[in-house]
Amino acid sequence: MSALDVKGLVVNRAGIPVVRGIDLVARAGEISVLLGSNGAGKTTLLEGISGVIPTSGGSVTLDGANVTRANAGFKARAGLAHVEQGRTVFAEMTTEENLQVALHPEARLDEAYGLFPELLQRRTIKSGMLSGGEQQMLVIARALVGRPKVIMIDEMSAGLAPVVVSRLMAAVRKLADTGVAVVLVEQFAALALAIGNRAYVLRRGQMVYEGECAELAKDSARLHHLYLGDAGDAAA
Ligand SMILES: Nc1ncnc2c1ncn2[C@@H]1O[C@H](COP(=O)(O)OP(=O)(O)OP(=O)(O)O)[C@@H](O)[C@H]1O
Repeated sequence: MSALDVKGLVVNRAGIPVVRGIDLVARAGEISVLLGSNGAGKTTLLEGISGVIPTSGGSVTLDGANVTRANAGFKARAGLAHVEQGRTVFAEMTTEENLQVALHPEARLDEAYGLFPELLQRRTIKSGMLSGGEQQMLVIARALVGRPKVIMIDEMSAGLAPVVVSRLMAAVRKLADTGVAVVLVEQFAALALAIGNRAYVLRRGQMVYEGECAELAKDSARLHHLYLGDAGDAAA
């Protein structure tokens, strides 16, 4: 059984379908990588799955339970964590206070510090003073200490230096290896495919590829075509 099973999902914005007929699974211990060009609908899809915006069709099943109609708070408590774009830390609180806010009764702060030792060194610092990379680590760690079954991470690499991005990619792999199911929306396709298991490519609101990350990583021409469609062929 998949930790997350999305079937035929439709999500509208301003009454217009932005993503349509989406199937996606995330399994415990695996990373499902979701790729696609700007405006393809990746963020909209994650927001529909987590309940930030309502869905207009299809189903979302979390650990075997149909949560399609549940609100975002219910889904979060049921084990679906959504790390949204923008690294929203509680800026006036310390790193550790940010983690304590989300701490599940059975989880320990050591789990966060084990994944990101950088945060242990910064534990007493106001999180608004952290670097962009450290803030990204903090929002992922904050999701982790909530003991989720699934973590969806949206564009964690945006605006970060390559060395920091590589550090985050390694941590996300380690996170999945603990048994969490990860959905990773990422602009750096090659890096994401290198750590991922299942790959998905969204184009103009529809899924145009589902397969193994290792297969897609080997075929950059295909990836290019999947991103851009016929327009990509014309431009090539
Ligand atoms: N609040 C909104 N109201 C109306 N349309 C929106 C809204 N947010 C996004 N859209 C539109 O929905 C489509 C998909 O946007 P979305 O942000 O989901 O794509 P994305 O794949 O995440 O892109 P990016 O990589 O640029 O973040 C775009 O055409 C966008 O203009």
